[in-house]
Amino acid sequence: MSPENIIDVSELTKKFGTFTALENISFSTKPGETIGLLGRNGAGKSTLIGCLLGFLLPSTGEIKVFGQDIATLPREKRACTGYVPQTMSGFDHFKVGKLIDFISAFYGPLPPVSPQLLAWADLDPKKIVKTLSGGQKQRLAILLAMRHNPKFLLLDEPVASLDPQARRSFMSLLEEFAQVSGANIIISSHILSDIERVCSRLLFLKNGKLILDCSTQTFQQTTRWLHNTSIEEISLLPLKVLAKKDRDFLVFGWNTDLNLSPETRVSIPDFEDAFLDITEPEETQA
Ligand SMILES: Nc1ncnc2c1ncn2[C@@H]1O[C@H](COP(=O)(O)OP(=O)(O)OP(=O)(O)O)[C@@H](O)[C@H]1O
Repeated sequence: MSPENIIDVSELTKKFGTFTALENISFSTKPGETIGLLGRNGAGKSTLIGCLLGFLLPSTGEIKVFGQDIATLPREKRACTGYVPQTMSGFDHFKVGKLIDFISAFYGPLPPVSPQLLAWADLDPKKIVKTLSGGQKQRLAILLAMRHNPKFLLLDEPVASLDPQARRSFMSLLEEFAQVSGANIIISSHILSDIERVCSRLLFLKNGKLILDCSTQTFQQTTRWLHNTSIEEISLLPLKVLAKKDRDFLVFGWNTDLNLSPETRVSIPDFEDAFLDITEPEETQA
């Protein structure tokens, strides 16, 4: 563990009864990293986010946030975290402005809300929360999570009900927030183009396992389809097999110096197609 890490997850397993939702997960994050948490429905993304927030207790393993065990994190360190849930509920009867003031009060004295964030959220402070549209509620949840300039920001599918303009401007806002504040951001989303554009690092979850953890750039530069090859050839090379279809292998770790047989052809996968192939259930991969 490095003292400047934001989180350190070590051999985390989370079970619900006999069902294993997360299995033996380890990774650390640093300030300024914007991390895309990827996986199909049920892969374990929300469970992992719940564990990182301390809402869910690990069955085994350890989670440290700002260098301290999440279970005993003191109030002032918790206050450096922001969270955007998949759906916001429980504040139906508040006026928007009053709710912003109410939540802000938990953080002690704060500077005024960033004008950029307020302009993006574009919410009428006099409106009652339950009368907001789904997208407006999501903007409010984002504003509440970012209002205090958190050092660690977790977003669970934050753009699902935003219109394309709001989504695009939010992703730009997020990118700028990470660069300016140096916060560590973890964002789960099924909008892969957003993740590829904004995130510097990718975590792929499949059936509760962390199957790949790499920078977006490394993923783009070293993930390739090798066509017309065999597992015998691949196993002699320093490659990780991500998916397989007959004699075609999607591999991670490719570079131009690899000594491939002359029959082997290399092609570059599209990001979304690669995600689909990597997260395909094994039994459907030939
Ligand atoms: N409280 C719970 N009790 C039992 N099983 C649970 C519980 N919470 C989650 N699970 C199961 O754990 C698995 C992972 O769920 P999780 O919500 O983390 O997935 P996800 O990757 O966030 O999916 P999605 O993309 O659909 O939001 C699922 O099979 C889910 O049914």
